[in-house]
Amino acid sequence: MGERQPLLILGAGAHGGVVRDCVDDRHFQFMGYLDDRPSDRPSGKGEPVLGGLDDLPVLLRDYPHAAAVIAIGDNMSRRRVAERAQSLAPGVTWARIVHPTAILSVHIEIGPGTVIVAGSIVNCGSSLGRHVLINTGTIIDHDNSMDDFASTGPGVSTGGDVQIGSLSHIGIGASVRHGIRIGRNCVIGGKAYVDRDVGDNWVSFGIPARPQYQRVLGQSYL
Ligand SMILES: CC(=O)SCCNC(=O)CCNC(=O)[C@H](O)C(C)(C)COP(=O)(O)OP(=O)(O)OC[C@H]1O[C@@H](n2cnc3c(N)ncnc32)[C@H](O)[C@@H]1OP(=O)(O)O
Repeated sequence: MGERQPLLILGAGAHGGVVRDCVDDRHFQFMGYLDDRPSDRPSGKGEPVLGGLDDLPVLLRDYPHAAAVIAIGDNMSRRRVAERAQSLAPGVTWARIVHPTAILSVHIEIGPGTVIVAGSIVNCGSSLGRHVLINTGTIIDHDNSMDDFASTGPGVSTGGDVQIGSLSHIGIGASVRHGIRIGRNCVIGGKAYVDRDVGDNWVSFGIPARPQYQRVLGQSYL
């Protein structure tokens, strides 16, 4: 076994515990969480919260080979933390975290900071941007692209050649027909079936999914 890379998880809430479960301890040496809010911590894990985000530069100075990953489900919040971390520690290395049960084609691209949770499948020719979140049991079929900070809820499935814009969330259990384009900053509601393209900033749901209202950047959806 090669040397394990020290790893910090930014975000110690419930999703922090999920991301911790995805970490393959053969490749990473989990150091602990960073979180600015002491109450927002995973229960019963017995693993340390080392401090807040402001402590990142000192930790990276002491452990120069360490990588970090952000465990925040909300897309815009994840982007804000990424930007803050980047300004505090410009050289930060973002880890790609893939649960050992995920099935990934070798012909895909995964951006830094992206997390793929247990039981997910990503098929050939697909490309996941930076800090994308693929939640439990998602199927991303062939030749998809998901831009930076996009996410899926559990149990999402997409057909081939689907494009999902940055910061967009595909809600729990939704399906997206092959060939569909979903714009930036969209939310597809739980259980929707998307059979038409969706423009930027739309919340869309139903079977078939139809645009319901426009959302502003950062509007909550979880
Ligand atoms: C591990 C994890 O937990 S990851 C997170 C998983 N969770 C998700 O993915 C959830 C994503 N969010 C959703 O699906 C939300 O329902 C949204 C964002 C689409 C809509 O949220 P809101 O705008 O707050 O809608 P709100 O809950 O007020 O509902 C408004 C109406 O739309 C209906 N509605 C909301 N979502 C849906 C949906 N997905 N399908 C059908 N109808 C819906 C509601 O029933 C309600 O109808 P009513 O007025 O007749 O009572």
